Amino acid sequence: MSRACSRALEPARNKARLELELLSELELEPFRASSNCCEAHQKLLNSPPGQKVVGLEEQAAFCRNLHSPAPAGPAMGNDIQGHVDPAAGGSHSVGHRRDRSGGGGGRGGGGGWNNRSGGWDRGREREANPFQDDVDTEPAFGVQENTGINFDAYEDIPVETSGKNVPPPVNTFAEIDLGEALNLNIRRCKYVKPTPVQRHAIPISLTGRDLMACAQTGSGKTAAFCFPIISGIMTNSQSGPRPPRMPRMAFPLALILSPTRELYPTRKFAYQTGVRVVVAYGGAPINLQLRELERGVDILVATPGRLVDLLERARVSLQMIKYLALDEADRMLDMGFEPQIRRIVQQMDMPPPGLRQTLLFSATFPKEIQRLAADFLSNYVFLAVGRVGSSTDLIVQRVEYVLETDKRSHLMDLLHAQRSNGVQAKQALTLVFVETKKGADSLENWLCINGFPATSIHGDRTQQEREYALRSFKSGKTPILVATDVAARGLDIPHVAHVVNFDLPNDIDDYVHRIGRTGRAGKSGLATAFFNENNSSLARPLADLMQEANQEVPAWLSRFAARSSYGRNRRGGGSGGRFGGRDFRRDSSNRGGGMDYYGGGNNVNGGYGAPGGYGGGYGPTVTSAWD
Ligand SMILES: Nc1ncnc2c1ncn2[C@@H]1O[C@H](COP(=O)(O)OP(=O)(O)OP(=O)(O)O)[C@@H](O)[C@H]1O
Repeated sequence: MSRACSRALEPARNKARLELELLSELELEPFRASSNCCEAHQKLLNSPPGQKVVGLEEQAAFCRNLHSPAPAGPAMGNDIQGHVDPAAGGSHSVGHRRDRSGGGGGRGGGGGWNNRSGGWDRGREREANPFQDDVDTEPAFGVQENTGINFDAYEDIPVETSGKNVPPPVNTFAEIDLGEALNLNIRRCKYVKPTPVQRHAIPISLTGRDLMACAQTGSGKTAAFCFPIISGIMTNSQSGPRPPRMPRMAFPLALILSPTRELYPTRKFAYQTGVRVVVAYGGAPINLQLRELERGVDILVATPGRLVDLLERARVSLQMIKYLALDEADRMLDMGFEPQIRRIVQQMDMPPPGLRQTLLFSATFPKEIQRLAADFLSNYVFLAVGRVGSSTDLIVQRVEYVLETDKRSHLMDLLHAQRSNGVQAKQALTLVFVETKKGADSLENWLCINGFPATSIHGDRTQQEREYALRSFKSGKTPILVATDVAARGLDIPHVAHVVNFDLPNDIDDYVHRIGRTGRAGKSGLATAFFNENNSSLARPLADLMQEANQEVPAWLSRFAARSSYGRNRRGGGSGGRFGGRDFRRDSSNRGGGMDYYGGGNNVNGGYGAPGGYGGGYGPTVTSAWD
């Protein structure tokens, strides 16, 4: 075999090596020993440079599909092969107390709060430690340090609230009584100080107020709605009516709806608080989730499609719901999800606004969606929080004019440059967004063949394949992840240094969420977009967005922007637009109800002066990529 041929095989060997390493990391040794197809990996790896290895790669790929998935995700606590997944938290520890001290007996004695039928045997189950699985964190109870958030910038963060009698923000977690067990988890997470959205949202939520909150990507919104819910359940667990006795029906107290399946942190936050979290999402076996539910549930975290399925099977009742949170709320209420959400929230047995607390969070909140969302809220506070570091300049945004036909070679140039600059070090990860699933597969293969270990994630991948890909990416084994929009929201992967929009999305809000996969928690990041004539409709909102974020707008993009009509991607308000949005109730056209409807605004830090922001022109939009 020629040297060139042998060189050509190198990517395949590299891939096999990576897969083997990952398999062993995931402790799938027993499978490997007994599986012929896994031997393909080994043979491929061991094959001498001149030897023909045709077929082995395919076999190895087959093996990967068969055995790869790490039992890492939620609801996989005790998987069908009997693996116990430390991250899954499918079980609960013995003898929790639901009070604020964190230990001792549970509500309703031996059974779970919502499981009077006795399926949840706390005496036999141990709560898995979700902190063990953290690739990126030090062992629990280590010396506290922040995770890179620029605390000095906190004072400058522009914050705006509106609504009646808005509770004041706090500066520290110590100022809020969240309960000992939850405080311990906050320390385990190494959160030293609340982020700006947490400073404002947590005290508002703790007073029981409904909240519509808009804060930038990576700014800590998940904890902002999870902490008050967990704390509320810990505090009030003994009071209130008991759920009816209905065998096999779960009665959660809190429902967190999210469009993405990456829903891990809630379990971490609830660890050893006695609050039981069950995660249910499409793409994973429903039977496991049903079993989990039968053991009892306080907080149900679900994707809408899977929840509708559970409701239709009469395995979940929403009649005890005290807290409803919508993560990525704008996405949840857009045309793809809205009917499902309305069905869940308005047409089942969930208590109406006023009798439950509703918390809506997103990084983008177009006015049309705010208007829809108002149906779900009662006397709510609107909160808009700017980016940690006072502007989006934590993410350096670059737009390059690249013809369709040149995209691959351009990407290759970028990656080579990154590599020679040392950016492709173990933990500097690159996320490449493409438009189609086929495009994702093909780019992944092309990158691998060209010596850049890559993996991919898109809507045709099973949940297990997605988890495998994410683990491989997160661990740095394949430091390039090619993804469709399924990875645009909610994914919290530290060390994503570079987001490349190989194909730009059609909607500017999707762009915002995509680039928000870097520059998280106060870290800096780089976002590069490949722009050409096909993206003309995005020129104007993109140029506006970059300007808002103090980014350099190339002259050619400004020219495109000037040419393009102000269409559906327009960010309303013209000048002075900003991240974080603006309460639609403050627009004069919405003041029909006078000051009863609009409770007045409060520009906390004076950072927002001009009108504008997200708003006008939220176009027809995407359906769920997940369910
Ligand atoms: N108080 C805090 N101190 C330090 N790190 C924090 C704090 N709160 C959250 N983080 C970390 O910041 C990162 C981003 O948080 P999170 O995923 O909640 O952001 P988000 O606002 O929901 O982003 P997105 O809109 O993209 O989903 C996470 O890694 C989280 O652990």
